[in-house]
Amino acid sequence: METKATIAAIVPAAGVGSRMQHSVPKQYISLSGKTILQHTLTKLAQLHELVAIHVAVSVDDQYFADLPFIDKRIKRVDGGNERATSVLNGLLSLADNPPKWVLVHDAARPLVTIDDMNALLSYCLTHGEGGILATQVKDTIKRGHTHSEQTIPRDALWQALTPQLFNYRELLQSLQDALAANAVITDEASAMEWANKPVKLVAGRSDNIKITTPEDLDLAEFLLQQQESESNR
Ligand SMILES: Nc1ccn([C@@H]2O[C@H](COP(=O)(O)OP(=O)(O)OP(=O)(O)O)[C@@H](O)[C@H]2O)c(=O)n1
Ligand SMILES: C[C@](O)(CO)[C@H](O)COP(=O)(O)O
Repeated sequence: METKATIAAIVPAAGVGSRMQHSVPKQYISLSGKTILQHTLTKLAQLHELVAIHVAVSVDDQYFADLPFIDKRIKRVDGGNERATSVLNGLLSLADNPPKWVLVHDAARPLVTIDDMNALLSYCLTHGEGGILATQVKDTIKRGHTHSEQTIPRDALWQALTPQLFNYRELLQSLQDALAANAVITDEASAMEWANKPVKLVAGRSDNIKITTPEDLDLAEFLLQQQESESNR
């Protein structure tokens, strides 16, 4: 009988949240009684397929240890100076017992839904191809710095979200090679694209926002409360 493919998760959570302009790194801001990181990990922990959830935090992180995690899959690993190096460190932390697939999800995206994550898992594991949650651009897109210089056709434009799900060995190799070549890597998909590997775009909810600036907090808290009341129905 074919053994089930193992899947592990990496959560980049080592950022400083400079755009949030807050006294603590944004992943530790509390919304509806839990930190953003706790909300995110609670969502991931509902994926029973995950064999490990490694959270990449800053080497001088003072907050992670204080958080009560009961899920034994959650482990702290050292992050890096950039998101990509945090993810690379996370990948390397799985090397002793490498999974077949690795799912990477931003700590700063607590609003992701289980349905969207399952849609990504279903596509990738069925087709044997890596992919990302993404949402099609809805607004008119302009190029320019102080004045609009050009309107960009948006029919083929997507906003990349997370989770992003790839074959573990392929992502590790692609990310190592891309970083060694000084490629600009802001998500796992860009490393796979650099390595000419396929990246399926799986449509996801546009309210799976990355909490980045202060005005995101009220929206995120409202949406988290909505999700909580729906799950309690
Ligand atoms: N060196 C870094 C930088 C970012 N991240 C993580 O990557 C995710 C997305 O990054 P971003 O939204 O840019 O977070 P910050 O880098 O903290 O934000 P800023 O750019 O405003 O400082 C976040 O969960 C963040 O914690 C990380 O693990 N390691
Ligand atoms: C990975 C990501 O969430 C995809 O949209 C995004 O790139 C992370 O934010 P950053 O500011 O680029 O680190």
